[in-house]
Amino acid sequence: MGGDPIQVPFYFLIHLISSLIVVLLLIQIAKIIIFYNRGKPIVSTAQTPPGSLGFPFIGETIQFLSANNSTKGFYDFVLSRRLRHGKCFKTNIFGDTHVFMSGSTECAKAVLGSDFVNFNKRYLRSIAQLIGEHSLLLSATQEQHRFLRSSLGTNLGSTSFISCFIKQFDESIINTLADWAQRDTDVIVFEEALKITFKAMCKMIFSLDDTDGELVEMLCKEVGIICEAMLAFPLKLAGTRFYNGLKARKRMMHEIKKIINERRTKTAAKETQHCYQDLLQSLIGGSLSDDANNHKQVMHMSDAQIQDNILTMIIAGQVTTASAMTWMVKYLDENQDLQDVVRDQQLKLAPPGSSALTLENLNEMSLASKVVKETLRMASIVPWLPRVALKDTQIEGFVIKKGWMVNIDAKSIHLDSTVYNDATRFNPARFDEHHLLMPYSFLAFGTGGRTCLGMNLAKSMMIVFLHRLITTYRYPNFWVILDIWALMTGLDLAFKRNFKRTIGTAYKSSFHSLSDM
Ligand code: HEM
Repeated sequence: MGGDPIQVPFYFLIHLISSLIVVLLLIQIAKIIIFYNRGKPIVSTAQTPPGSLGFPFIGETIQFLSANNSTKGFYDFVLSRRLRHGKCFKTNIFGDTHVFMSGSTECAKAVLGSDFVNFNKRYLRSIAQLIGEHSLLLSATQEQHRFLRSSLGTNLGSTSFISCFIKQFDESIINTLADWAQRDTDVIVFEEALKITFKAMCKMIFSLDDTDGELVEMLCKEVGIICEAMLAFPLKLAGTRFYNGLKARKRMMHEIKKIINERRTKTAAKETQHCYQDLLQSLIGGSLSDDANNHKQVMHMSDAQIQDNILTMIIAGQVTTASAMTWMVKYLDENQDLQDVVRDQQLKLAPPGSSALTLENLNEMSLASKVVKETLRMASIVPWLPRVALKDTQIEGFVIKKGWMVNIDAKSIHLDSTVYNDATRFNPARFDEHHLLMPYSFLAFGTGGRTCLGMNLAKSMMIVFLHRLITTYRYPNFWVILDIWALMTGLDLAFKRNFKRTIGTAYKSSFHSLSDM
């Protein structure tokens, strides 16, 4: 009986250890549950979105880049996954988890209506390096964003600035279109539109004009290289597209700095003959903003901020507007009856030979304005709007983790037949009753505090271009003349091929603009 005195402590010890393990396990499980649900309401049915995160580290980056380099353009990456996984899916690109949300104005509201609270704009790291850390697009805080936006937007929102811009742009378009008729080579609409919009941006920002042709051409080339690099693989190796883009950015920054310095010198010398009414002048002069104590005072952007934001404006405005113009040419080419109706109206409102177009003229051009809006809906130049989740949250029953990128698929909303009747038909009349449109259903320029800063400039450029194009030329006759010329010179239907290629380029380039920065 007295032979097994150690039995009780041994069993006691085993019991104690196993109990401890169970308690520790329970604590760990509780911690995981608490951590997982921190900051969001507990909905037991919530799940992470379906989809594949691809290979470790690279995710589905290769598939994304190859869609971008294919003729279909990179929206095809989204489309094919939407068909496979449904309206909300996740993927991994360039090391970040991305969630795409398609076809839902409710999702758009939940994400875009909550900028700086639950979400913030976020671009791919490589794009951020190319546009610069001071860019408005990358503002980390609402305060920073408000300051940059009000500095950049003071001029763009003023009627006198827009009126002056319209007049200059109109003169430039008249000259360009006259030049088209003299050409003995094909007109490639997208290439022309890129030149037109770049010239307009240079005039609006720095007052550069035809007398500065070489400089404008050089800047245009650098911006082209930077845009090319935006969706390239971010490898900083000599010779790669990304590396070339960074080099181009450096040269571009140098040139902008030179222009700023020259302007400061002229302004300091009070050279009265140089009375600039451009964006640069207003940035140098500073803008009235609220300080930390909510007192109005003139605040100045630093030179680094001015440089990065000038580059931002050019990148955000050039390719987008040029793509939209090209799509508009295509849609009107495919809708000849409508083209005739628009032409008749435009001829009545401002016949050829009448004085330069004004803001008042443009405000009367209601059909042209609807053509512009319908073009933007159908083409969805910026197909999705990227944001980053600032905290764990849930949208439409899906868990979104802090740090994930959430992309609102604007294109899918624009082409959703439950949002727009007969959504794939080009029908400007659908905007006759635009007040009947659902909220968050028209996202061509984004919405809320992040709405496109150049929206009015872009719309003005498109209306002026449309007006001058269709009151100067009748196409397809215009195109047919070129076709006949091409036939006569034995080049077969070279123009038609070029025209198709142009639209293809526009389609792809539209994705290079802001969409996935
Ligand atoms: C048809 C032409 C254009 C289209 C379709 C377009 C589209 C857009 C869209 C969708 C956004 C919002 C992106 C988001 O919320 O994630 C945006 C923002 C912006 N756009 Fe445009 N844009 C056009 C022309 C322009 C022009 C001409 C300029 C400059 C003169 C410009 C400057 C900007 C800037 C600076 C922002 C950032 C605003 C902010 O973050 O506060 N855009 N644009």
